[in-house]
Amino acid sequence: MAIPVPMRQLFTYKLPESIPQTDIHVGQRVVVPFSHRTVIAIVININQQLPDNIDIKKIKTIISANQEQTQLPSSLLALLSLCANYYQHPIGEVMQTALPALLRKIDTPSALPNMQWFSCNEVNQDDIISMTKKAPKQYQLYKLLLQHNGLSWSELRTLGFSKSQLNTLEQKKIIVQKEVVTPTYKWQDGLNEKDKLSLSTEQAIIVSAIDNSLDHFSCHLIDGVTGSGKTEVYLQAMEQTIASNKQVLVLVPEIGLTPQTLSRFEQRFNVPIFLHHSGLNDAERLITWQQAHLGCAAIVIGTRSAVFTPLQKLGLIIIDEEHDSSFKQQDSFRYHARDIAILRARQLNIPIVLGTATPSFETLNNALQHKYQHHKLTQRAGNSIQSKITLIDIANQPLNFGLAKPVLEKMNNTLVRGEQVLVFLNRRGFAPAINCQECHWIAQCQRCNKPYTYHKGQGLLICHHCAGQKRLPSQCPECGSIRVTPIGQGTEQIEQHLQEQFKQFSTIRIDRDSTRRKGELAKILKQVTNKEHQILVGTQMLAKGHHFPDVTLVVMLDIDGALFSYDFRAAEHMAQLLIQVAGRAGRASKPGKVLVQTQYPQHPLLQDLVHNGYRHFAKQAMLERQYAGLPPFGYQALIRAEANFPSYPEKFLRTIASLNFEHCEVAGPMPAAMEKRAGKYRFHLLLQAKKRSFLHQALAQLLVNIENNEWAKKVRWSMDIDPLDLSW
Ligand SMILES: Nc1ncnc2c1ncn2[C@@H]1O[C@H](COP(=O)(O)OP(=O)(O)OP(=O)(O)O)[C@@H](O)[C@H]1O
Ligand SMILES: [Zn+2]
Repeated sequence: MAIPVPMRQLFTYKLPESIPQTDIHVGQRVVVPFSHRTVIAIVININQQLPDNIDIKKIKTIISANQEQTQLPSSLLALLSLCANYYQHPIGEVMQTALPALLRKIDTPSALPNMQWFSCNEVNQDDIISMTKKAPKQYQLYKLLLQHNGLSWSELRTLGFSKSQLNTLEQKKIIVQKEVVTPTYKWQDGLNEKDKLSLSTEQAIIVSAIDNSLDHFSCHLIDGVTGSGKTEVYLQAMEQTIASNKQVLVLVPEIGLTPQTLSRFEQRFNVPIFLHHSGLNDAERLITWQQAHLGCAAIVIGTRSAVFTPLQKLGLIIIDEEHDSSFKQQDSFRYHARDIAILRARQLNIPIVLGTATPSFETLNNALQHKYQHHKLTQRAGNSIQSKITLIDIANQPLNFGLAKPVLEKMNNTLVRGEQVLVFLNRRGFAPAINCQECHWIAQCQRCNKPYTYHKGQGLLICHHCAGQKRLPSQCPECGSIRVTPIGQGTEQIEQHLQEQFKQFSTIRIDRDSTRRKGELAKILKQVTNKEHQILVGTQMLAKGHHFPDVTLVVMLDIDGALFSYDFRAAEHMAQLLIQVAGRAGRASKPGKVLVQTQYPQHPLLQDLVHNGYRHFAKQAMLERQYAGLPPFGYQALIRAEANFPSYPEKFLRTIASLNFEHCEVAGPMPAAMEKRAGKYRFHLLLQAKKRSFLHQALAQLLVNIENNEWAKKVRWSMDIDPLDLSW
């Protein structure tokens, strides 16, 4: 039995007489007593005989067994066991990750929650004409529903429609709501040939390579510049799989599922599409899980944890923006969804497609070694061309609220031409710190020893590390002065200044703060596409695969921090971000420009990226990694430990560091870059080996030691295999 507790073992239970043995299956959810609680466990093995080392008197009895169709299929169980092994994570917790929240609860709903579906009624011509004239948005919604056998509320919300639009159409009897489960019909009939684009030669070669590999495992990297039409390749590559009634799993970055992307899938495939992302509630996610499990969902589009969705007849996996770090879970079970997806494809003997303009070095290295099929898209699709990047030296010129004069001029010219401008700054809030101008006191979070970020809209100081909050003080608590002022700039401040500077245009901010409400991001993105706003200010949320045809100028502010980071991956991540953000400019027929403000225009990284492009930069940077034996040419595991006293984690890690690992280098213990967070002192120990097997041997040795390590009980420790972010 796998039980959701942090212990790396399985547990044995016996069946009560009330449950016949035929009612219990591998993969089933059962309720069992554990310690003083009752928990949901998953059956991993069924043994007729008790193992020798277990005393029958000590075995507890299963309380009840769930009979609804939520059994984990054996292939998924096998995958999860592999993951537990690879990430050295407690099996019970790994299994939990694969269950939707509602199935982790003891009292699961006896019946599945109902999904609201909407479809069209017969409508008379007058109603349609009046809609096209008076309510274009309602007409859009009507047209969309007309194309489909039924769309769910979660899909419509993700597409940026509102409940009130639906209600209005329902009242007018133009659409109806039903509660049917997924329609069953041949998916082949749902392929829409009409809207297919005719592919470029480069695109066509990739689609046929994928088509030719549908019956076996193969990993395809689509290494295509921004705007080269990767999505069109995914869509056409999916056709055969769907036509043969097999399922497709599409993984996208955290907020990468834009209304535009979804509507392209909707338009092309009139088949059941189910979603899994943070904008959905627990019931909606359970429905997706269930429909995928039953084989009723033709396409599942989801973020990281969707990689664990049970899919009865999975035929193809697609990972969009494969380099995106949101595929890596950064706490508890620290898995990488891309790596697990590859494992899953291999296990099921099906192809997997990774697409990006800026491949991660791990992926690029595999492609260069011919482990993956490396496909390139070197040109932008249609008649669009790559935008030119220009570095703006700001070391010796005055800035107007953070923007150089030539930048403001270019912005103005662009806006006057009726085009849109995107301003990127990767720092939300109004200002990253506030200080006293007289005594130089800085408002710091005591629990993290880091400055508070000032959020003007809320009138609060918020710690971005522990989420701690405080009112903005009216006076300096040290000297009583009232000259307490913000230092530095965040998106909120830039937004305010741009609103003042360009009064005749509308500015909108897109960051985690402005899009907190469900459906808000979809709404804003739709407004941008409809040109209701001309200036977009935002964080990296704006980098992820968006396609705004009228954005012709991209301005990037304050990117210099990453040029001097001690994290060896900082350059890679910075290059990816820069190219992705730059890639939002000039994606349609109008040419685009990218202006990057920097204090260090001569910096070799910037020079290389601007003049030679990402691929050249990556090859150079990978040579350096190879020379130093760093990933992807070496394998790492990071052991983190934290406690209320700094000596505890350090002593704990010291005992680990003193173990004699063979073929494995050990660095540390060292204080984490964020040495204190939420009141806890944090230390790191880094293990590195030339071969993965050496690293895993060392980890096994380490786990045995930890079992009897006194210090282990005094700290919170965790293990991160293939860590992506060493600063955390
Ligand atoms: N063969 C084609 N002919 C004409 N237009 C195309 C073709 N393929 C794609 N396009 C158009 O090019 C635009 C960009 O395509 P898409 O968004 O798929 O690019 P991408 O490679 O995913 O970009 P990014 O990496 O920046 O997300 C879209 O508007 C798409 O409709
Ligand atoms: Zn804090």
